[in-house]
Amino acid sequence: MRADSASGDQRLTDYCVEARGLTKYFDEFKAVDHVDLEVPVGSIYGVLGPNGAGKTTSLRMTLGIIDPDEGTSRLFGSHKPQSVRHRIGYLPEERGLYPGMKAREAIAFMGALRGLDWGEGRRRAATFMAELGLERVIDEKIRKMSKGMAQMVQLIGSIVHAPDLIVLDEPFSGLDPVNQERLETLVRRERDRGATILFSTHVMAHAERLCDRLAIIARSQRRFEGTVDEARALLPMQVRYAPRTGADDGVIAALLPADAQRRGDAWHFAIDDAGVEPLLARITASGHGVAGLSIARPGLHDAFVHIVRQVDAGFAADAAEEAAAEASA
Ligand SMILES: Nc1ncnc2c1ncn2[C@@H]1O[C@H](COP(=O)(O)OP(=O)(O)OP(=O)(O)O)[C@@H](O)[C@H]1O
Repeated sequence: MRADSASGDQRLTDYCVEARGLTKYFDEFKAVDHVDLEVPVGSIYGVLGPNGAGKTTSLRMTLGIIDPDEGTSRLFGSHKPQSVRHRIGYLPEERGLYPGMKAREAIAFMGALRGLDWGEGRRRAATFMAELGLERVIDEKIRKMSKGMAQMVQLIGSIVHAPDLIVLDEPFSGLDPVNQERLETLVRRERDRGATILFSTHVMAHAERLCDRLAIIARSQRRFEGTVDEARALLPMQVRYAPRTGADDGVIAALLPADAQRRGDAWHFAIDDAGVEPLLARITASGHGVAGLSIARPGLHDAFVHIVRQVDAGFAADAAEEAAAEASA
């Protein structure tokens, strides 16, 4: 539990971020529709969603950068984001640093904007850059850096004042795999220091490895909230079966569930309610044997695609119904 000491709005909370019913219109378009975000203190929390789902707009409303048309947001228990500004580090979707500054100065400058002493900012810049293996570019001007490198510098600048809440909008996009891994390490290290991290992404692999909890937003609404395992449990276990004999496809297909698909030398299908034992009995009796067999829970990628497709299918059905109603009117 922690209290918000920075505002008059004192309240104990287990959540660093508590946003309820956030709604935003851009003209007639409802970009965010009653989205809740509750981020537990000390957690790594992912906001996932396809392009245009409403992630950035939700994060901006959460931080008080734009006002919601409906809904409320509390940070550290406070309704006044400005009063807790120094406790927050934010990497916006739009990247940008002064091109004439060197990395060290750019980081110290961003820290100074959040109240960090200039000399301390320079010292911390050197420590962060060295820890991330980026020390060779610390005195390089931003304009001479690659986009990905400048993004790493901006990221360090946004957390150099050791904020309690770190909000990163699509932090992995534009980074090469080595820098992506550095960023994952940095996120874990900041969490271990005691910070809470909220980030948006559509790269499932990072979310799967990092997140304690996540929300999936699709078509302006929150469609899922829970842990990675809870998201994965939305889908049945998947079987990969490779027969030992080169039997005719039709013969093998007859042994397997109707939706089994052959890819390469193996068949892929979901386990139904009866479990895998009846299937193994059928395969054994058929004499086709087992050259390969694995049973695994689908990953977050599959769960994400499943949720988003369901939402899209619902929209397509509604649109078809409306079109039919109009045609018959
Ligand atoms: N200032 C704006 N004016 C008009 N429409 C906007 C504005 N900002 C966002 N939108 C629209 O609102 C919707 C949600 O945008 P948002 O940037 O929040 O999505 P996102 O999930 O972050 O997408 P992406 O992953 O592509 O960055 C989109 O359809 C977008 O075009």
